Amino acid sequence: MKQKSIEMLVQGASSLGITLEMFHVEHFQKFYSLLLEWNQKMNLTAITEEEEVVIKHFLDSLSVIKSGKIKGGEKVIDIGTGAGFPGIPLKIVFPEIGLTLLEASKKKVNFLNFLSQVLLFEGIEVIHGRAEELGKVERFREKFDIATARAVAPLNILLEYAVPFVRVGGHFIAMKGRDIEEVYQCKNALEELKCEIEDVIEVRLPFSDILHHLIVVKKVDVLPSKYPRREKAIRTKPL
Ligand SMILES: C[S@@+](CC[C@H](N)C(=O)[O-])C[C@H]1O[C@@H](n2cnc3c(N)ncnc32)[C@H](O)[C@@H]1O
Repeated sequence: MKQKSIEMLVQGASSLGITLEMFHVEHFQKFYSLLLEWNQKMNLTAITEEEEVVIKHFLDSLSVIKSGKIKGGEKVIDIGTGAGFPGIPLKIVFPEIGLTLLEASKKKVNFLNFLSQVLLFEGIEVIHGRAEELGKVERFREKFDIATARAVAPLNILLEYAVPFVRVGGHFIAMKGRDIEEVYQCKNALEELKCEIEDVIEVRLPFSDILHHLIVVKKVDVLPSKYPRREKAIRTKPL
């Protein structure tokens, strides 16, 4: 990566309250070069220009820290992680989190496995599967402190995918764009899924005028076993 992009990464992270050391930067550089390399043979990301990747993938992923819920040591699941967003940037900065990357596409899972080996991560597992199925499996059900998701489904559906993974008292952090109308359309889902919106945090991406929101959802009670009910994922466009 060029010096300017590295400076943007370091300064942008600093504006989010994160101090990046040289080894963090090297991890991001390796991530970027593998992303580009694998993107030539499969569709991992439409964003490839260096500074854009820094802002829209790396810094956007790191903005999850604004939720105040990730401090290190938590068990985190990133649902529909794609090429590893927001999970991998968070793992680079907080190596002590236990990270599960859940992804429905086998090709992307292959990339994530390779990436994890190259970056020599410990405490990471890559799972190939669908959230609506794995949320019912004992090994995953209500076992995580935090679930994250970016650009996977509308919030009412996403709640049904994510909340089964979260322990009572834990949080689901949904990364959403400028428009958060969907927050007002998920009252029933919140009630049925035994959770409540604890916070809605506006994030302005560094070096841009892009506004995003973190929807911080707290799980307040054990979920009835019928959830998740859906059997098919509904995809949305990337942010
Ligand atoms: C638009 S991409 C976003 C990827 C990544 N989170 C990001 O922001 O760059 C959505 C990803 O979610 C995955 N996905 C969609 N529905 C899913 C489900 N029900 N369970 C697991 N993965 C799912 C897709 O395969 C795809 O890789």
